[in-house]
Amino acid sequence: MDLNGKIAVVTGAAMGIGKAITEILLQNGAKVALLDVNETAAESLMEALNKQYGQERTLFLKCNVESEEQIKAAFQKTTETFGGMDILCNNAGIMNESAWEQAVSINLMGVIRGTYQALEHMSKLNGGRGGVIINTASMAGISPLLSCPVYTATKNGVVGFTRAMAAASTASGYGIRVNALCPSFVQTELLSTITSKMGRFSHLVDKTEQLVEKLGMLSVSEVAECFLELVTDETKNGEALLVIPKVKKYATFPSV
Ligand SMILES: NC(=O)c1ccc[n+]([C@@H]2O[C@H](COP(=O)([O-])OP(=O)(O)OC[C@H]3O[C@@H](n4cnc5c(N)ncnc54)[C@H](O)[C@@H]3O)[C@@H](O)[C@H]2O)c1
Ligand SMILES: CCCCC/C=C\C=C\[C@H](O)C/C=C\C/C=C\CCCC(=O)O
Repeated sequence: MDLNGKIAVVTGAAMGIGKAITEILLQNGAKVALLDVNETAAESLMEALNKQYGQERTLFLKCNVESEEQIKAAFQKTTETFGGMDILCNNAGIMNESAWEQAVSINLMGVIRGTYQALEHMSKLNGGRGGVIINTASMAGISPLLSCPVYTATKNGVVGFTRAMAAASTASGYGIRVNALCPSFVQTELLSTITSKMGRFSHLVDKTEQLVEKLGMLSVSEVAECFLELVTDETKNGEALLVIPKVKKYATFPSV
């Protein structure tokens, strides 16, 4: 898929991995609608992006992925402004084992809300052009992270939803590929103040830090490069791409 002139939506775009994904899309010629709850971070990012890429290539829309109404309105505005939707990255996510119901609502339900609303604009059955949806899962969607059982559950849910949606899309003729991005630890705000966010599992912080030492830390740009591969390689559908420092590997699952 050639990204030049394509229209993309990225949730959780103001910081971290979403910001790097937004930048790589812009570098490759796409227009991007940035959706986020953090207006302050988004506004300073928009100022920088507008200087570099021009005002007509980006759009910030305040949107909480916990709200179906806000997602619906943001996708509608994107379509009206840019003339359609070709790429969605469901990226917004949190790690907070204390606020675990909110983590399920953002990390898993937010991906489902985003995907279902995107079908209205992207599916060839609804007059859309087709395209690709990339869901930011995590390595925890494939291997359990002991200090974060709910985070692990949400990311396993994202991987399962991605694989089933890809099969449903193919069988239904939506014309949309659906893939999951599964990075190991990435240097972002999500990894800050982790002890308090681990809640009842805060005693496992040392073991988690040992895992970080064992696996190493990715940069957001390494993750964005792998996102680009999942978007542009038209042979990839229903894939979960595991990204660890110096390792990039498509996950395999048992078939019965
Ligand atoms: N950092 C890591 O180690 C790591 C590893 C693998 C996967 N991930 C996943 O990558 C994604 C991005 O994480 P990150 O590390 O860049 O985090 P981050 O905290 O740096 O950025 C997350 C962004 O999402 C936004 N956001 C949070 N809740 C939102 C909501 N309800 N609606 C809309 N926007 C919301 C935040 O405002 C922020 O801009 C998440 O899904 C996360 O689970 C992170
Ligand atoms: C010191 C900071 C650690 C904070 C951890 C909190 C959230 C991390 C979220 C990432 O998405 C997790 C990414 C990768 C780890 C997942 C699984 C580890 C499995 C390790 C193994 O099998 O050996």
